[in-house]
Amino acid sequence: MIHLQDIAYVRSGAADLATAVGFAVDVVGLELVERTGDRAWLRADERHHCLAFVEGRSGVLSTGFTVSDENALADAERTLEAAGVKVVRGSAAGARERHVRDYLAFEDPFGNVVELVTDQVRLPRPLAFGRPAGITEFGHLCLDAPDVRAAYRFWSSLFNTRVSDWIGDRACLLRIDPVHHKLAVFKGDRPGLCHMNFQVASLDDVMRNWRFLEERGVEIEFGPGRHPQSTAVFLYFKGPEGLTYEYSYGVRRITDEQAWRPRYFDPDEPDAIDMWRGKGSISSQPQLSTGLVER
Ligand SMILES: CC(C)C(=O)/C=C/C(C(=O)O)=C(/O)C(=O)O
Ligand SMILES: [Fe+2]
Repeated sequence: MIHLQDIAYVRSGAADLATAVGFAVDVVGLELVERTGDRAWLRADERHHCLAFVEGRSGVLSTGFTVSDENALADAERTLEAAGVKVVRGSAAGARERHVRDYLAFEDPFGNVVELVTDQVRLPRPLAFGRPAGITEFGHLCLDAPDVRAAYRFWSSLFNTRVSDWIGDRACLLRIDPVHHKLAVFKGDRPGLCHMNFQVASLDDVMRNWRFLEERGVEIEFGPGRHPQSTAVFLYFKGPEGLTYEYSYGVRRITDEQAWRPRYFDPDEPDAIDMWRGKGSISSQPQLSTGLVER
């Protein structure tokens, strides 16, 4: 069993790096940690970065999760290979670029590129946010899969993820710690990143951010609303490069592991996705082919 400790990052291709970085800083409110000619790293909390842009084609390159140490990484490699999953060990240069000590990469059964990393660098200095959006942390990431049940079988048989709730066969919300979900899988035609989430400090932050985005003509995809699963108040909006961001406040924590029973919500019920009965749709950022596995 591979023990995921936490989410680490999203790596995204950027056809227009300057615009992608400008939006992430000036609109989303992230801190620009480092910028080179063709790359940029942004953070929301102590992690060195939670979002990296690499100049090139638009699309998600990979998502990263932390494991505890090199033994856990070696165990993960063995476990994945025994399950027939091709694993590629990261290079020293790749690790430096990711600001981790070591890593490996693999594809989930649908072609989402996932990286497992050890020792993601922490930056203890105070955050210098691009604007006061109220961000407290990188909250969760959501992958697309054409078969959410099969994705659940993959994540729950090889990894320590536990399902917190189902939204029919449309979404599976998975936890790796007391937070209701750090990984979600949504039904989509092809692999990709549905969205990345940032927790904010208050309900007021969600609503202030909503006004801020509206005034600037940013495309709001869904919200403000309230998810009955995590009870979080949410706001999804579209950024450059096809990347959907979510702010949310008030995510449920599951503190009694033994007592929690995953619930099943019917997505066709009017308040199964938004308790305030709003309507919206979240468009995904497609996975870029990395050549990790021939398909
Ligand atoms: C929009 C989807 C279908 C949804 O309802 C997601 C639920 C939650 C939540 O309960 O907080 C998310 O934020 C999520 O999975 O992204
Ligand atoms: Fe979300």
